[in-house]
Amino acid sequence: MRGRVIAAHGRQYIVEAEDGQRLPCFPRGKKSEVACGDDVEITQSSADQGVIDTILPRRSLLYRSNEIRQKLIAANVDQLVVVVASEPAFSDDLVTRALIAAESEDIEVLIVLNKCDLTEQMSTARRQTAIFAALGYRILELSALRHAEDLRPHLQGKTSVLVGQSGMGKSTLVNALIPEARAATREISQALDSGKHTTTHATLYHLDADSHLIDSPGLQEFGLGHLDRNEIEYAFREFRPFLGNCRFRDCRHDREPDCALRPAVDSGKIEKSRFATYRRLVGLNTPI
Ligand SMILES: Nc1nc2c(ncn2[C@@H]2O[C@H](COP(=O)(O)OP(=O)(O)OP(=O)(O)O)[C@@H](O)[C@H]2O)c(=O)[nH]1
Ligand SMILES: [Zn+2]
Repeated sequence: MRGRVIAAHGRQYIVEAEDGQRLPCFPRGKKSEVACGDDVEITQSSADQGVIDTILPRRSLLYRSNEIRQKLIAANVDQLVVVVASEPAFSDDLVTRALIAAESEDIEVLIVLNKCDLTEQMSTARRQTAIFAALGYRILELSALRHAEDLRPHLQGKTSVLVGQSGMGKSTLVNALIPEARAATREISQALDSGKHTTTHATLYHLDADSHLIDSPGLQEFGLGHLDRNEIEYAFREFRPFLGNCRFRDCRHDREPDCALRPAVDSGKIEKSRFATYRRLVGLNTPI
């Protein structure tokens, strides 16, 4: 049978078959490399359980990693929606990391600045999002409490994955756009027998026949250990015009002579906070 993974929690998955039937499934073998959003072939092993035999080719895979292991966030997504808010303060570093992960998989990006009803806190948040807007990333300001619907047209015809730090309003947004989300999450938790807090797994919701939204667990860290230095450099879109112009081909843009990137940082063409994230990502731990 063919189906799509609509919920992932550890090594347990729920697969929705083409006829709409949903079945809890385990992957064959020990290593679990299945992600929410994957198209899979399954074999039904009992009335209420199946085995995932094959993962069909993916058009994209979003993941994060540290030195020890990698966590698959979602597969076959077209768009990454990063939710930030006017309050509590959000981390530019985390946003940049999520954008780097998306760039490296050619996934479109939309940044949602939520809680725009908290007008007093908006100016600081806007200063932060302006950096990303200047790089060409789309920013959508909204209030999940008052007009979450503003997001819907941006999700049309795509599979999107929502990520965000805790407290940014991701759940509020999902619950407003998908009224049955709470019930679905409960049902999935029961089926997966997780008994844990309901947002620890990634879940795919259908908005319409060709628009889908994957809600992923809160992001407190976003390691990119799976990317090498060249991939990381390239994923910083504003670095691209300068790459290849340093004296040394393997320039790390640290203290090498005739580096093409450093003057761009010094003159403000490259934002310092972005360059700082780049340095952390490639393991340069000294101050700029
Ligand atoms: N003023 C205002 N508050 C909001 C808005 N959206 C969400 N909140 C509040 O922000 C708090 C956090 O919202 P959640 O939706 O639980 O945040 P979350 O990002 O899902 O956080 P986790 O569940 O920790 O991952 C709640 O108290 C919400 O009511 C908004 O548009 N305006
Ligand atoms: Zn350089």
